[in-house]
Amino acid sequence: MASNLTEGHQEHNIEIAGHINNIDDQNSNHNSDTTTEKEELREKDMSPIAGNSIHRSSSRPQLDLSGAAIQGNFEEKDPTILLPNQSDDISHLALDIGGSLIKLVYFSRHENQPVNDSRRRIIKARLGITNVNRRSYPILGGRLHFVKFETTKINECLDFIYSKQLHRGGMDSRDWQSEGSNTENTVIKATGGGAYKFADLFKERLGISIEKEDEMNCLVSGANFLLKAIRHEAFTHMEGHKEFVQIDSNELFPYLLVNIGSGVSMIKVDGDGVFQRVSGTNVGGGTYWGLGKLLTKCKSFDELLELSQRGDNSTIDMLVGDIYGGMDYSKIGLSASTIASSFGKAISENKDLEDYRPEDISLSLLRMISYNIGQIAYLNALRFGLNRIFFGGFFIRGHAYTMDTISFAVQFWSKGQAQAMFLRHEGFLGALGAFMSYEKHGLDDLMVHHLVERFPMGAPYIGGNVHGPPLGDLNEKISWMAKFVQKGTEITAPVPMAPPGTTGLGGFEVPSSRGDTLRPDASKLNVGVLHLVPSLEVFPLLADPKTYEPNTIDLSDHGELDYWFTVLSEHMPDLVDKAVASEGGTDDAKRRGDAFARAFSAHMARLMEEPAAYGKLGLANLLELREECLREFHFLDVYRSIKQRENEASLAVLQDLLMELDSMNEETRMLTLIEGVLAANIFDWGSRACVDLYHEGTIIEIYRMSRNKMQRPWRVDDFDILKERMFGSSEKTPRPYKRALLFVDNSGADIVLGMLPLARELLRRGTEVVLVANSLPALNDVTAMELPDIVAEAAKHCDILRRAAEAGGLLVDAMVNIQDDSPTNTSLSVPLMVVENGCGSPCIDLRQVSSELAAAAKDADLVILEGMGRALHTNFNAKFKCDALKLAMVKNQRLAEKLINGNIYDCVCRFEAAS
Ligand SMILES: CC(C)(COP(=O)(O)O)[C@@H](O)C(=O)NCCC(=O)O
Ligand SMILES: [Mn+2]
Repeated sequence: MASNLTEGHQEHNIEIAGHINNIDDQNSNHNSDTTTEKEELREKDMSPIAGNSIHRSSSRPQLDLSGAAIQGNFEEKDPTILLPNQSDDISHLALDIGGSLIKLVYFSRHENQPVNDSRRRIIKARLGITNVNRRSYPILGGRLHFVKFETTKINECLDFIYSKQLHRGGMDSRDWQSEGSNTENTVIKATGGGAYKFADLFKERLGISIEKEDEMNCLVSGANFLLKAIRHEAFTHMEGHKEFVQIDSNELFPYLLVNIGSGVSMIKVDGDGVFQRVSGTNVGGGTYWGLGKLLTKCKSFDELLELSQRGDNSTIDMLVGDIYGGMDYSKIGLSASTIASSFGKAISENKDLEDYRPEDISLSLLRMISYNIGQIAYLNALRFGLNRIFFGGFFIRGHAYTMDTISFAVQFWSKGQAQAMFLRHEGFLGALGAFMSYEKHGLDDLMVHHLVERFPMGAPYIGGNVHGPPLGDLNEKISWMAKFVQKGTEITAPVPMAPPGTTGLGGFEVPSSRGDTLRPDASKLNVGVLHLVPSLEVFPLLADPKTYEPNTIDLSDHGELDYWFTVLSEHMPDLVDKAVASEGGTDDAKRRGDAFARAFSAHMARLMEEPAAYGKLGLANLLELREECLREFHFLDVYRSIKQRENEASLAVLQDLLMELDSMNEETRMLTLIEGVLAANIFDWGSRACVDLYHEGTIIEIYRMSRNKMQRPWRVDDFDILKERMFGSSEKTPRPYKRALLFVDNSGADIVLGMLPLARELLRRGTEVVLVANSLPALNDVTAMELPDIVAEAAKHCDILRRAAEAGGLLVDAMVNIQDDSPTNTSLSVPLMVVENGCGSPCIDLRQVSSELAAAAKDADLVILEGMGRALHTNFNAKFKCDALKLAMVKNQRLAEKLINGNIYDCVCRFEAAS
């Protein structure tokens, strides 16, 4: 690491650095045991890579291992294996071709190349992580995309398939990359009537065969997959209020699936592949659209739906009040506003069709059909003793009013015993089911924690109108964003849907959300792109993963939402400046910066309108969305130079700090270390208040100021409990922790002067230390990739760190720079390791962590979470199977008030014994 510091090297005399009394042996040794380690690795990796080609049936997408060869270094634990005969994409396209819409689900492989990262290799060997789990999946990671087209525009669908070459990556095409290659043997799974009707067209235009899959089968397997694998899939919708329902996959069956397409099917589902179509009705989406078209002259389903938004059905429907002179018929529980007879008023009035407003007709129709479906569904649930009814199909289209009406019917007739639930991927059940019918791509084994949903701009749409930028191409995406701003049009966020407007009394009043809040295209999807990451796991030390909720701040509270949206909006100009500067300030970077700002603002506007649009919304999701948005526009590490500068400045004063610490007795040292962590957590480029502070002093000045403010008691102060656990009491001699997981936060002083000295103390006390850092950059958080270099640099000043880092295999690469080569017995030291957490956000969701972290957690008996993101915004209320220490400085006034009844810059030191 360079030593030409900007600020730190002039500032060595930090307050706590007094006399020089370095207890660390400065003589280092990097003669580590790497030879044995490599031998071990080689031995473990001797498992044969299946030699010859394996049979591929037309419906069995499998890896073609013929000609497989190890690429690169044979000594690596997980060398890249080249599969010359494997087409890049495995199973990847399925269709549901319905009467009105074509739904398409396709899979794309991750384009990311495996990173040749020695830290990863070493940690895997050390923690005994094999790739057995991952290799059992033909799909090693990729993305599921959801796209729809109007059936009348089937040619656009075919063009789309062609433009993305989806027809060539099919099951039997081995050489799809070569232009004009043969697609004759390619078989694509499809369901819905159109699979029969358009089979010839697919053959003619794309040269591919359609393999028809049973529609009911597909609906059921699609629904089962969604309900088991997607966390925020099912929700209730009552009086405009949407609430996600956590479905325990072990208690999923039986349920009633009501699929509302052109017609309606009602299916009793008892298990995977175990179902019965118990009922249906011919009065469905097609009826609404068909009658609506005749009666209103509307040109599209969405237009008709939009009309209903401004309608008043009481002009056309006969209400109970019309019959009872404005009164309720309370004896049988009917309010005056209840519909007695849909369209009933038209009989008694001497009016023609033209005399009725199309808006009112549309609403009346919508209510008639939705209510009828809800009622029949309930009667069938009653017939089979089912409490849960899931409604799917594209008729619903996330339309608040439709859902409210259905919910009301179910609620009303069941007297609250049965519950209507809706699905975010409502329209894709069949297509997903067809996709699942490709045996065996491992998808059906995926669990909730293997799937991460992302919402890139424009991703879910292509067909019909242009709703968003074309998928994938950054340049076109940027132009699209610019175009919308020029037109002064509101950008449609990627997964918009109808507004959350309440429908008033049980869905039987006039919709309160009027047309101006409904976007021009109401057929919005509520889905993003599903990333399949089979290596993600649930953090094993969570006391109760089922009840764990990462977010402390729930943004379904509108007051909170408003506040955090304002905060994040205020951050935007500075963030964009930094992002552009991080990419050299070029014109291209400026364009990308603008596009990022627009995209993130569009997401925020979308979420402001419908907070639950992307699933349950917490602050952590919003902060992650911002990072994802930056990555979408190729800003990979905005704070890179700031992080480097602060690391260098902090490393320059580390030695003084360590000497000062070493001069203290154990108990004072522990207190000073915790103070140090809290004080150094002030270096947070995500906090508005802190960034303002940085204009007022150098890193070291701020650090000093922060340290000076560390008077106890802190706002949350469990230090005495921690001290007792560490040092014991007169009755109890403590046993040192075996392994501590330190979830580290920011670069610079935070890691170097805060967490590393704490880690060193634990190591000194015989505890193995695992530093858990982000997999991807987020704000100024330190990443797992960056940490080994920082540790190596720190190890130059400290023998404890050096020996531990060597024992943990951390210095293998970095040791090259270390001058001192006197022998050290690494076996005497407990190891210091670095693992990645699987996240790229300032917060951490412990339901989805890296396999490295999960493996490291197995022997851990202490978890330390540091920083606002990891310990306050998320996990503040998390309970662990082992002891936990949550350390953070609160750098936001509102959060301080809300969470700890305190003030900005107050500190939290929360110790919780294993639960
Ligand atoms: C983004 C953060 C969670 C990062 O905090 P950290 O985890 O680094 O302590 C935090 O800076 C934050 O909540 N910022 C937004 C609020 C504000 O600007 O006050
Ligand atoms: Mn941080």
